[in-house]
Amino acid sequence: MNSKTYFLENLVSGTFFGPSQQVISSVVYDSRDVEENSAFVSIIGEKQDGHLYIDIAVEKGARTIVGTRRRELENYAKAYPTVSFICVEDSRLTLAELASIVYDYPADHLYTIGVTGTNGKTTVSSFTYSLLNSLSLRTGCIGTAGIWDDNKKTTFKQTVPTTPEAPDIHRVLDYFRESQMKAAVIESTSIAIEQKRLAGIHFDVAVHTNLTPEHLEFHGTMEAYKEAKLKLFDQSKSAVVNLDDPIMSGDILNRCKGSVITYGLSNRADFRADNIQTSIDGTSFTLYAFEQEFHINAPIVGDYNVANLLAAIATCYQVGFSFEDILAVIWTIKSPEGRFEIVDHEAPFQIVMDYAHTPDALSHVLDAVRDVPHRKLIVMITGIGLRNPDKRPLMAEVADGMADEIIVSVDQPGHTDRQEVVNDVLKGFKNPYSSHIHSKLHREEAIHHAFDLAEPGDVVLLTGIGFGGYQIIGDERVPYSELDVIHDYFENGSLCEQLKEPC
Ligand SMILES: CC(=O)N[C@H]1[C@@H](OP(=O)(O)OP(=O)(O)OC[C@H]2O[C@@H](n3ccc(=O)[nH]c3=O)[C@H](O)[C@@H]2O)O[C@H](CO)[C@@H](O)[C@@H]1O[C@H](C)C(=O)N[C@@H](C)C(=O)N[C@H](CCC(=O)O)C(=O)O
Ligand SMILES: Nc1ncnc2c1ncn2[C@@H]1O[C@H](COP(=O)(O)OP(=O)(O)OP(=O)(O)O)[C@@H](O)[C@H]1O
Repeated sequence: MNSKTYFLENLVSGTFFGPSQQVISSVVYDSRDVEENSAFVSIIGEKQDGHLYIDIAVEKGARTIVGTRRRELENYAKAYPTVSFICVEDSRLTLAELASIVYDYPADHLYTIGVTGTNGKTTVSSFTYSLLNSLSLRTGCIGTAGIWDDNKKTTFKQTVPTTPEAPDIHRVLDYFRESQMKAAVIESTSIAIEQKRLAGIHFDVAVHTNLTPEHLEFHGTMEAYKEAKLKLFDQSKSAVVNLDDPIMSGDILNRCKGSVITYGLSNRADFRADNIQTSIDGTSFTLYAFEQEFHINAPIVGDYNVANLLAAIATCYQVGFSFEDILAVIWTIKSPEGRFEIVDHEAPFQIVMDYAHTPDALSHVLDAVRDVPHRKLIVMITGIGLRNPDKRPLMAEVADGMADEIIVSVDQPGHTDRQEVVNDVLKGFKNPYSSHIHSKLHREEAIHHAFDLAEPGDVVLLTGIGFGGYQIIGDERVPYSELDVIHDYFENGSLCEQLKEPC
């Protein structure tokens, strides 16, 4: 981004104090990122109030300050007469508007695809990203699996788990545009939509996967959660909608003004899958698309991934590609790391890793893994320490009776006591004291315990947040690698052997 002088009143609406024009070099929401001539937007967060960092921002060189506390901003303007202060109604909205302007509207130069839904966003984004690139439309991707340009994961820092804050999104989109890319797939979470991180982006296609309870600690009710996701469709020219989702599909169909393609197993869907035959090596199915019939073989496992693939195919069709062209590149789709990932290891049993961390996701992956031929099925499930404790017992309810051995553990403990998390999960089992239910407070121990229980011919399914590169412990992001834990077992033996403790 180049520094430019702006007449502030032309940029955003609000009440202005101090000089009417300023040079702006970047737009930031964190005082620690301020550089000479940054515009600093003060946000009142969960823990802190950004207005408290205005002095620091000015000392570090910010010359434009945005906030919502009028009296404070007016007083600051008197103290810093060369700095401009803008009082706005909604700091987050202004953050997005400013970022888009200062980066010179990069989204308008790209074909933009927003993917939302409780489960499957990363997978649908990844499938769409691989298909579009294989179709020679140079495409980038932003989401939980990282920030990818058309051929590699970039080094852009991910400060938020899935959908970055607005300035970070526009910085990436600017890079995509500068690198001559033509499209961007953006995972669009309900929290991001509610926090207006995506405000001002007029999507070409908005894609919906499904809606089940999640993030209720943030949204309060399912209705509010759904409403947040629906807003994505208000800012999109066209839509791809899962007709099998009873909660949200009808609302999208009523609300979306542009072209809508429906998909799913339902007879009424424009893109429908039937005769699904799934195995550990891949899946075949019949695709019915607008009265035409195609036979598909794809490197995916599970019916839910067929739905994800239909969403990606329909999205490419909305972008303008023909069936023939799309279907010719189906074999190139890539699943994101840790989504039904089969570990390539010389273990006498099969190891599958899966990111299921919601009850609905867990239920789908359990259905899929049970179709894999096995002697015993051993499953690790987790409760998440951060946020919504209500979800913890639901993970056990879903897993109950679905596996021969179940190991309960903890993901992202944050400040929550690990034993409390495990106890909450255990409450969801009909009989938590059953001998086939085990608990381990640390993910590493749980994985090793699952392997200790496994014998030749068994399948071990490791679910939860094993990917992303870190676990949040206290306030720290502690580096974590699922594959390292697995390799450690086979190289050095079980943790209890290593620590010389009873298993
Ligand atoms: C719950 C939530 O929305 N958290 C976001 C929020 O943090 P917060 O409210 O705790 O911020 P805060 O610490 O109170 O600080 C308030 C403001 O003061 C600023 N500050 C703070 C300290 C300082 O020294 N200087 C300074 O300027 C902060 O940058 C912030 O702008 O504002 C921060 C930036 O302004 C975000 O980075 C942060 O996202 C955190 C990282 C997060 O984990 N968010 C999760 C809940 C999230 O957004 N998840 C969704 C969904 C995931 C999924 O479904 O897959 C996602 O899109 O990733
Ligand atoms: N269409 C789907 N319906 C239900 N469950 C799904 C679906 N797709 C994937 N899952 C399950 O959800 C898990 C997470 O998938 P994915 O990462 O694609 O979802 P997500 O919505 O992006 O979640 P996150 O943002 O947390 O990564 C998968 O590992 C799988 O267990």
